[in-house]
Formats: sequence, structure tokens, C-alpha cells
Amino acid sequence: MTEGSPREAAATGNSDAGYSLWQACVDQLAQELPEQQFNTWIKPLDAQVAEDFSRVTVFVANRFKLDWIRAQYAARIASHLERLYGQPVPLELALAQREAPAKSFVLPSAEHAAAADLTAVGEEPAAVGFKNRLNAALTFDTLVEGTANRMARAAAMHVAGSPGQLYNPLFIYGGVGLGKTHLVHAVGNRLLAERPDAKVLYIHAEQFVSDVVKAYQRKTFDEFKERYHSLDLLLIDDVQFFANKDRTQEEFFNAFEALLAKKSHIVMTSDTYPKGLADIHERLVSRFDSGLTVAIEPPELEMRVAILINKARAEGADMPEEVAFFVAKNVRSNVRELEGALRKILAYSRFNQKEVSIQLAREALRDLLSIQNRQISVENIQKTVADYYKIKVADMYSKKRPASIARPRQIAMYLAKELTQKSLPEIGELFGGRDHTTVLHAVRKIAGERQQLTELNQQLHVLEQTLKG
Ligand SMILES: Nc1ncnc2c1ncn2[C@@H]1O[C@H](COP(=O)(O)OP(=O)(O)OP(=O)(O)O)[C@@H](O)[C@H]1O
Repeated sequence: MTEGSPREAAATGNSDAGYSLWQACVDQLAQELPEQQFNTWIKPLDAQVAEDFSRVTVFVANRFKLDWIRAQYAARIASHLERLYGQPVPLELALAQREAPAKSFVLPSAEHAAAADLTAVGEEPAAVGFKNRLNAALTFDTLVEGTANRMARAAAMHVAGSPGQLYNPLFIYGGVGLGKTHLVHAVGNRLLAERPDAKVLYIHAEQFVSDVVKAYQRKTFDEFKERYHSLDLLLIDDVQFFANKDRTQEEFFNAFEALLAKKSHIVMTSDTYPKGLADIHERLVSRFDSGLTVAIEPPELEMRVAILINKARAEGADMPEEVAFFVAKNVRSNVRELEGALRKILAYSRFNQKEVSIQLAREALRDLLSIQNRQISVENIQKTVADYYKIKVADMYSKKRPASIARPRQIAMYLAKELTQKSLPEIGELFGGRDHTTVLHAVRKIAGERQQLTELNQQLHVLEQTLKG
């Protein structure tokens, strides 16, 4: 890898340089922006730097966020890019591709711009006269279900089917990039599919704040009320942004009361549960909590695998299950990061005209993987092997003997010997106090069978790659 400034690296045509340039810009913003602002607006962004540095395209999740980033942050981003690169780099903002299968994410500049325009048109709200701000691609059909979101999804589907009845308001909370926004759009899209005349509005809390400010400055509160109080369904994202905004909180309280009185439904999201919200009036907090409050948790392994396979399919690409397992094991934090990883892999595959494989995924994600701790522990091996063969981790230490359990356990012992510095007695101890001869037997057996059985060899290969990252 080329050392030195991104500019020097660019001269060599090294595509890592583009990534480093964008990363350096993000790091800079992380230092100067308040944490909440950074986490909400900058961290989720994905960017592609044209190979010849003729353009940086920043992908933003939806139109509202795009407008906001253009207004609040674009100039600052452009100036950092210029300073870091040594000369101006044209900056382009585009909607992240959701609907149209992507041709490629690392396109030559002109084609890239065309793809960006295409999606921008695709995401224009469909409503006539009334802008509902819904993104038509965010539906229940494209939302993968798992333990992490099952309750929230079920409640949201119920609301979409019978608004104004149970679970009003519906308050959905969870960490960044876990699918809260997707879920609220899905509620709006489902209701509109069934009742096209329904008045639905999706709005980010910061947009609501700026609407209040505008109404205040222009003395147009009547219009403001008319707009908000007449809705059938209000979907409002990230209400933690109401903190310390007294006038906004008052107006939201009024809208809230008016909507509930006429049996309209309100769905809210936040990064924390109602009582965890800071600097929001108690009377609002208690109302937030008066319907149903549900959490979305980080997705579990199976869900991450399913999300990757589904999203790859939606992009018109094929992701073998073993590659999805490898990626899902190594990218755990949230769905947005999974999407970022997938995008990199597909771009890398198209660009190099190579099939998607574990090796390719490892190359495409090497920056991401190298920052993770690559210490392989016996515990990690036990967990990975248990996940892979769909048994419980506890079975690694148990005395159970059925082959469906004993064999993965032997495989884990073999890998522990192969991939760690532990001695046979130490490994035996970590597998529920087994004798070192048991471990030796397992190691020899699996090593021997590996030579004979192609399928076992392939499975071990996937496990080794996954553990090594
Ligand atoms: N279960 C899921 N199935 C498919 N895609 C998902 C799922 N959960 C999240 N996503 C996708 O992950 C991305 C991030 O999700 P989303 O924007 O809804 O997160 P969020 O919780 O609202 O995050 P933030 O608080 O940062 O706004 C989106 O592209 C969304 O479509």
C-alpha cells in the first residue's frame, strides 16, 4: 500500500487513496462537530471518490437528509476535501441507491452522475398536491425480519393496518442504522397502498423544528396547524432532536393532542426510550410513553446474513451464503454498516470482474477488517463454530454426545489447536474440563478427515477465513 498523502497515492492510481481521502475528511468532521450531530449526519454517509479524483460523490439515505446535508455541511465537506487533497475536488450529493439495481458503485464520473440522477427521480414522493415525503422503496417487503425487530415490526404492521386504534402513539427506539426510519416509512407506504387518500406525512424532527421556526418568523402558525393537525398519520423520526427546543416542544404537544383527539396515528422514533430522553418536557415524555414503546436491537447473525443475501439480490448480484456468513460475522454493529460493506464488495467484484467469494470480500473490506482486533480466542472459535453449525455455545462445554453436537465440538477443538497458541490441556480445560487426550483425538480425526472429505475441508476453510477476518 502506498504511504504518504492521498494526493501522492492518487498519482499511482491506487483506489485506496480515494477511501483514505474521504476517511480523513470524516475524521476531521468527527473532531469538530458535536458528537450527536456527527453521528446523525456524517457518520452514516457513504462516499465514492472517482479514480482520477475528478469528483467525490456522497450518498445520502433520503431526500430530507440530502437537503439538510447540502444546506448545513456541504461547504464544510468541500473545504476539507480541498485542503486534504491540495486542490478543489467537485462534490456531488446523491440519494443512496435503493430501488434501481445499481450498475456499479465505482463508476467513471459521467456515468456515476447519471446513476445518481436516476435514483433521485425514482425517490420523488408520489403524492399529488401533498408531499408525504415517503420513500417508496422502504416497505415491509424489503425489511428483513429477525428477533431484533420482530416486535417493532409486528406493532408497525398493526398500525399500518388499523391506524388510530391500538398502540397510539407507537414509539420505536434503538441505536443508529438499525432500521427505525425504514420501519416508519413502511407504515406510511402500507397505509397509502390500502388507502391512497390518507394524509400521511414523514418528517425528520429537525425539519419539524425548522417548520416551527419558519412559522414563527413568518407568522404563519395557522397554516402550520392546518398542515400538521389535519393528518391521518404522522411519522416523525429522531424526536431526541426536540431537546431544549421549548417552542417546538409546545407545538409538537399541540399537534400531538389534536391528532390523538381525532384518532389519527402518530409513530415516532428516537435513539432512546422516552424516559431516557434528555431536556424534553415531562408532559411530552409521558405522552410518548402512553401508547406502545418498542425497541429495535442490533440484528443477530442470521438476520445479518439474510439482510446481506436479500440486498445483494436486490442489486442483481449473487452473494453465496458462506460469503454472507463471513461478512456478517465481521460486521456486527448495524445494518447501515452491513450495507456499506456489501456495496464495497459488489463494487470491488464488478470493478475487478471477479466473482463474489470470501477472498474477494476480505480484499474489499481490508480496511475495515484490519481495524478490528484479530486476536483469535478459543471462545471466539467456539462461538463461530456453534453459529455455523447452528448449535448452542453451551454445547461446546457440555457432555452431550450426539454426532450433531460432538462433531462441531471436535471441529472447534481442531481449530483451537490450529489457530491459537494454547496447549492441548489448556484447550481441554476450555471445552468443559476435558482430558488432553480427547482434544488430541479430535485434532487428529478432523485433520485426517479433512484430507478425504471435500465438504468438510470447504467448511473448515470458511470457518478459518471467518475467524482470521
Ligand atoms: N431489517 C432490515 N432489513 C433490510 N434493510 C434494513 C433493515 N434494517 C435496516 N435496514 C437498512 O439499513 C439502513 C439503515 O436503516 P435506517 O436508516 O432505517 O436506520 P435508523 O435506525 O433510522 O438509523 P438512524 O437513527 O441513524 O437514522 C437503511 O438503508 C435500511 O433500509
